Amino acid sequence: MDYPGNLFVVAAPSGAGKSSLVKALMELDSQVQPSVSHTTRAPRGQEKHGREYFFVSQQEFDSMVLGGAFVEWAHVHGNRYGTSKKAVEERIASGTDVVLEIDYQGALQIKRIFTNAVLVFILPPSWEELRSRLERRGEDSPEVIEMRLKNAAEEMAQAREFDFVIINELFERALFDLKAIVHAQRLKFTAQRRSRADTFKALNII
Ligand SMILES: Nc1nc2c(ncn2[C@@H]2O[C@H](COP(=O)(O)OP(=O)(O)O)[C@@H](O)[C@H]2O)c(=O)[nH]1
Ligand SMILES: Nc1ncnc2c1ncn2[C@@H]1O[C@H](COP(=O)(O)OP(=O)(O)O)[C@@H](O)[C@H]1O
Repeated sequence: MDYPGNLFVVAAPSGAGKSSLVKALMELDSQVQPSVSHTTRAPRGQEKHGREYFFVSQQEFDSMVLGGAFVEWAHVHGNRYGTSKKAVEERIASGTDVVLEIDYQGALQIKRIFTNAVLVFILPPSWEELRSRLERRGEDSPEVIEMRLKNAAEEMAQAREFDFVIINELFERALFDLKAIVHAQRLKFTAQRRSRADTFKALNII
């Protein structure tokens, strides 16, 4: 189905920089809104319920799954994460662009449902840099960091399934690339047709 709003999906191994890039994109672009996922993971230091995630219990997550509240959900690094239908459908149907920051399993589920979704995979420049970003972030225990690095190989092997790949070496360069993808999608004939419909009509092309 073709919605007036665009759907962008950004995935990456833990520590590659997807949250930082999406946050920076959002600060520059008021037309795109993030979707806040539900997770059974515990909050990190500065994280707030309803801002980074809705932090829910296993039982709450189970009842959302049973109630069909998720458009996609997956097990990632020992926890469950899901995107609620509410967070996506109403907004893209009303013409807002939405960005999902989810793992590759969720991204591939989304592409099957929203065939026009644009899938972007963020890669780190090297394994050494990925490890050092996770360590510098200082939010996860050494065991959690090891598990995330171990999972990163399998996650990165999925990059070829995505529409675009950005290597996040220099932050500003990677942000420029992400902005370019968003901009190009908006210029597609089908996407955001509403905002340009008057011109198309005046030119007699729709
Ligand atoms: N499938 C799915 N994955 C999600 C969702 N929300 C977050 N994730 C992914 O779960 C993984 C772990 O996220 P998080 O614990 O915040 O750690 P981070 O990757 O280091 O930021 C990341 O790959 C996220 O993109 C969601 O709603 N669905
Ligand atoms: N291009 C970059 N160069 C150096 N450090 C970066 C870059 N991009 C992100 N970082 C840092 O790396 C760490 C992990 O980034 P984050 O956005 O939390 O990753 P993710 O959301 O993919 O787990 C953070 O401390 C962030 O400030």
